[in-house]
Amino acid sequence: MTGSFDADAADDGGIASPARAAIGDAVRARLERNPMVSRIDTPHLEIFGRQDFLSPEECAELRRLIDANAQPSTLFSGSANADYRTSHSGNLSPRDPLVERITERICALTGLPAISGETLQGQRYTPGQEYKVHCDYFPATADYWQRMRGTGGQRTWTTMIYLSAVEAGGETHFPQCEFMVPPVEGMILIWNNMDRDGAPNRFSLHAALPVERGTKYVVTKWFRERPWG
Ligand SMILES: O=C(O)CCC(=O)C(=O)O
Ligand SMILES: [Fe+2]
Repeated sequence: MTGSFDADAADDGGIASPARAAIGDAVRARLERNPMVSRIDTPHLEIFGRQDFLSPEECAELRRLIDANAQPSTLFSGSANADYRTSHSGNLSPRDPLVERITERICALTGLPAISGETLQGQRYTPGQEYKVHCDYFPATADYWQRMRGTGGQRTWTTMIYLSAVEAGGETHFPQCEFMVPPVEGMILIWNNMDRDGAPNRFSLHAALPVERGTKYVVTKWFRERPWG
């Protein structure tokens, strides 16, 4: 650190932040109190799972909504990317009663406020489709960071629900942590993209491995450190 105070650096998405650390503490404590939730045993990432978060009927209804809304996926940077994220995705209307109910349940499970959650996004992967390694947090060096800073700041927790089992492939792979999660219908996966100090955690790097057989459906909801929008 140099002597001069830099307001930009102080509010930088790329460094430790007591506010983001406090969000991590609160969610971790809540999930650890819940007997239905298990923590995946890995030293450098806070990641939890809960089976049967959605019923088979709810998963089927969400798959139907995704099929009705699916467009080729884009990347956050806005680039049309031919091979990086090859799935189809679509935002699900927050006014849909099922989407509303699921959002409430995600917020009740994690304790995260609904106003900080981005729109629930559905994704569908058919054989060969994937989402290559990426981090869900925003790089503070990206040109779009200043815009994100003004619309809720950094992405803290990711919540993702598998809506189908996949016959082969389609695991969510965390290469820095050397483990992967196979899709299980109805299971929610919850991880902290920040470390204990509220700085981006590079161990949260992950990929959706290519589906080999079957169709994979997921919904993802990313939470910001402040109200989104
Ligand atoms: O589909 C997956 O397994 C991962 C999806 C993902 O990484 C994302 O939507 O940010
Ligand atoms: Fe992701």
